[in-house]
Amino acid sequence: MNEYKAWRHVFKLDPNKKIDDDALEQLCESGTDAVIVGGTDGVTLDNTLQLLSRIRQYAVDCALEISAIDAVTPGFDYYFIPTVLNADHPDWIVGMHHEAIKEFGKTLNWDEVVMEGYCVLNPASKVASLTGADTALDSEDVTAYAMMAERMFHFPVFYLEYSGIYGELEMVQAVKKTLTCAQLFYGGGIDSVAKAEEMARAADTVIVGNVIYQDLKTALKTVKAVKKVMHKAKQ
Ligand SMILES: CC(C)=CCC/C(C)=C/CC/C(C)=C/CC/C(C)=C/CC/C(C)=C/CC/C(C)=C/CC/C(C)=C/COP(=O)(O)OP(=O)(O)O
Ligand SMILES: O=P(O)(O)OC[C@@H](O)CO
Ligand SMILES: [Mg+2]
Repeated sequence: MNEYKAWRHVFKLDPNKKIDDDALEQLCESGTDAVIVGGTDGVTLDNTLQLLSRIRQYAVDCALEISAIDAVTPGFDYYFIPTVLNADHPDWIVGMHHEAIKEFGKTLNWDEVVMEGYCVLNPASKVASLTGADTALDSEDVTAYAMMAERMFHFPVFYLEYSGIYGELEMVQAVKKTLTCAQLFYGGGIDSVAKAEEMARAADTVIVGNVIYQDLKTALKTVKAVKKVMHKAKQ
């Protein structure tokens, strides 16, 4: 059940955004390793269920990245749970998680749950505004969060979240060097084959989001671009 450890390319679909059937079919059958359903605003049980039922027509792995507890529903292969390590309020680190565990803890299938240590780095992103993330971080700050996620909290995933902008390659490379076993998810501004290839050399898993809604053809090209890059899997 740990197939996510082999994911190199992932599409992230926002339940709060429209996507037509033809585009969804092309994405799900593109050869991507998985589709993650997730967004910051306007994520409801209804639009999450709608999107899940449409994706389930295809064989691709499908995970929910939880950002609203009332939009959690059975039927996903995994439940990715972000904890925003550089948030300015404990709600985004443990607070909402605590409430959710009180509600779901006894029925939760922990084998389906994957904790993500998030570091949000685009100050203009919705997630940075929502969580009050301190994005004025240098490499030392960010690599310390990576070490914290892996060594202190034993999170299986560390997520460098540039959501909406293309990140600093050197930062991603520094984080990759810091991690010894946690999987490095990179997401943010992948809107060309060149960027997809470049980040595929630096991160374990490349997450492609918004370009889906602006330039589907290019989004689809990122699959081959990422997967053709040789990658040293973790031991
Ligand atoms: C019934 C059933 C199967 C139950 C399963 C049990 C289960 C898994 C229960 C959950 C337990 C639990 C601990 C839940 C966590 C609760 C929770 C809500 C925690 C807070 C999560 C958090 C820190 C969210 C903030 C991070 C966030 C918003 C990430 C979104 C990712 C992102 C940036 C998406 C990009 O989209 P968007 O920002 O919308 O971009 P656009 O501007 O382009 O739209
Ligand atoms: O939308 P983009 O900028 O591709 O970012 C992807 C993902 O990291 C968003 O959570
Ligand atoms: Mg959104």
